[in-house]
Amino acid sequence: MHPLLRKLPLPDADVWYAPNFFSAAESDLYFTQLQQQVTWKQEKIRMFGKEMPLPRLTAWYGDKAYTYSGLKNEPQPWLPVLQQLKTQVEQATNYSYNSVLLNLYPHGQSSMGWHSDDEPELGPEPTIASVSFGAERRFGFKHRHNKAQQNLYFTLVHGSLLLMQGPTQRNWLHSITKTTRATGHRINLTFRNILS
Ligand SMILES: O=C(O)CCC(=O)C(=O)O
Ligand SMILES: [Fe+2]
Repeated sequence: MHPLLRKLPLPDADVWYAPNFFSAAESDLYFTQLQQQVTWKQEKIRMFGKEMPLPRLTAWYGDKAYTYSGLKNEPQPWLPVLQQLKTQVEQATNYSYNSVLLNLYPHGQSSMGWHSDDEPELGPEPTIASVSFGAERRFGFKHRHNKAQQNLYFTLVHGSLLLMQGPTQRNWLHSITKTTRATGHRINLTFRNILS
C-alpha cells in the first residue's frame, strides 16, 4: 500500500485514507481544471413518483455506461486531466479503473444520501478510489447490519485520497452530510472498475 495511505478504524471494512495525497499546488490546479473542463450536469431522479433534481452536479467519464441512482449514465470520453489523475491513483492503489463518477457540491446544503456502491456491475467486492478537491466536507459511514455500531465520520480534505475495498460496500453505507456552515465548492471523483 502507498506509504501515505493509512487504514481507518472501521470493523468489517477495508478503508484507507491519505489526507495529503496531492500537494497543495497540485490540488489547486486540479480543482480549477476540473471545474472548468468537466461537462457538469444537473441530473434528475424519480423519487416517490416525482422528478427531483439531484442535490449536486455530476459527470460520468470512462469506457462503459453505468446505472447510478436509477439513471443510465452514458460516458463521456476521458479528458487529459482525468487520465492524468487516474494514472496517479492507479499507481498508488495498485488497481486499474475504467470509469470515474464526478460530483460537484456547490455549497453546504449540497449532499449525498446514505448508500453503498454495490451495483452488480461493480462486482462483489468493488475497489473504489475517491479523490477530493476544494471545500472540506464530512464523510459518514453507517453499518448496514450491526445496529450497535455507531456511525463514524471523517473530514475529506483538499487533495485527499480515500480507498474503499474488500467487504466495505457490503457492510457499510456512506454519505456526504449537509452542513449549515458556509462552504465553498467541493469536487469529488470516484474511480471505479465496471465489469462487463
Ligand atoms: O463526494 C463524496 O465524497 C462521495 C461520493 C460517493 O459516495 C459516490 O460518488 O458514490
Ligand atoms: Fe458512494
